[in-house]
Amino acid sequence: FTGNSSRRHIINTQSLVAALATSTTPSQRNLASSTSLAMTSSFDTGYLNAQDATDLDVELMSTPGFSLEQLMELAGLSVAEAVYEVGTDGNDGAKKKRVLLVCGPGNNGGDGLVAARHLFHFGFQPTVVYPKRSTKPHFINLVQQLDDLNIPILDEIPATVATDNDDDGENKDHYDIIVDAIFGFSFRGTAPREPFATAITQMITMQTQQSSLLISVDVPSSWNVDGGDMTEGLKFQPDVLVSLTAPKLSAKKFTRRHFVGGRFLPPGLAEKYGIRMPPYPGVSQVMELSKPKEAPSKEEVDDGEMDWALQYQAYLDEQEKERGESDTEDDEGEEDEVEGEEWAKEYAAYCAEKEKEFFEANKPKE
Ligand SMILES: NC(=O)C1=CN([C@@H]2O[C@H](COP(=O)(O)OP(=O)(O)OC[C@H]3O[C@@H](n4cnc5c(N)ncnc54)[C@H](OP(=O)(O)O)[C@@H]3O)[C@@H](O)[C@H]2O)[C@@H](O)CC1
Ligand SMILES: [K+]
Repeated sequence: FTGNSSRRHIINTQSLVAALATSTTPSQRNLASSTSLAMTSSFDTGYLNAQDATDLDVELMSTPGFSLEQLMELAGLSVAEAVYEVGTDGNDGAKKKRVLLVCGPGNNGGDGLVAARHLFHFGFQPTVVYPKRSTKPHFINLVQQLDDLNIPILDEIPATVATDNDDDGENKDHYDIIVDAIFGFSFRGTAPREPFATAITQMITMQTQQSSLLISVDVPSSWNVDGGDMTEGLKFQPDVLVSLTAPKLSAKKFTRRHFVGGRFLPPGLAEKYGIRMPPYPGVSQVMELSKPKEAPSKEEVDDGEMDWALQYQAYLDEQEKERGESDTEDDEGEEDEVEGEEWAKEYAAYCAEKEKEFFEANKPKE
């Protein structure tokens, strides 16, 4: 694979999408429209308002159907995967990070409890803040599971965490990542009641003064579920949002890194509620909906039969923009080669094979 031959692997995106758009199956047509959106670096899942999110939740858990335990486990796993993704950038060595998970009184809090357990198993150091513990059996079990892993469970965010650094410039209670699992789609009113109002203020302090990465589960806590950020006074602006099942209306006002997770929605229900499951990559429970100015990760491009081609095209476009039209020659043996270029070569070989398979499978019928 040389720089010049890379041109051969560039797929004509427009014609691919056009071919898919006229495909006979709805899933292929959906893929066409989703992939063309992916090229503009975002995937349109559609949005749920608070009422629809509640109705969908009820419908998923109608009998016979899913149990809350099942859905919460998958939701919490999605959150943990997103934390891994943004907390390590895929670099396993960086995952010993301290994560503070602030859990509210409802199921959003339950997602946080589940995420804490998965994060422990991923190698992170989680601490949970759970001020208003649910007495429901499943929540008692979730707490017990955390106890069994010796994960600290606190009643409040310690004052020392949200204060300025020590004299030596270090804050020993510093958390690299904060997970906001306080309120989800059932938040009501215009302001959070205590003790959560204080917790949210402390989280803002940690984010703005100590550079902790703030990740919200499903809805940024204190935001109006349908309206977005109405919290002029609080100014709660997470760095990352992990929407579950589909983004709530408020997510339209969210402009930072946005993931969707909760890979369990049956197509029939998705259609009924006018939302679309994103093309989750590989076996992942989450997908990033928008990632400005970054090439797709290897996992993302590994997805599906056609998504790879379109995403690889996006990657190449990005590369071309950055380095100009002339691709560099194959510099085999040069030690200091940029990691991304190595990946591109490796991936181009993979793409060549997939490209062949794709055109074989999509040969005109006549
Ligand atoms: N289908 C899915 O995708 C799945 C979704 N899942 C998750 O469930 C989440 C929805 O969970 P949920 O319905 O239990 O409610 P949630 O948002 O956690 O909060 C309710 C609590 O907050 C309280 N509260 C409300 N307003 C308040 C205020 N102003 N100030 C203070 N407190 C206030 C309210 O108290 P109350 O007003 O009733 O006294 C109640 O205790 C959803 O977002 C997702 O994360 C998964 O687990 C499963 C699959
Ligand atoms: K939240």
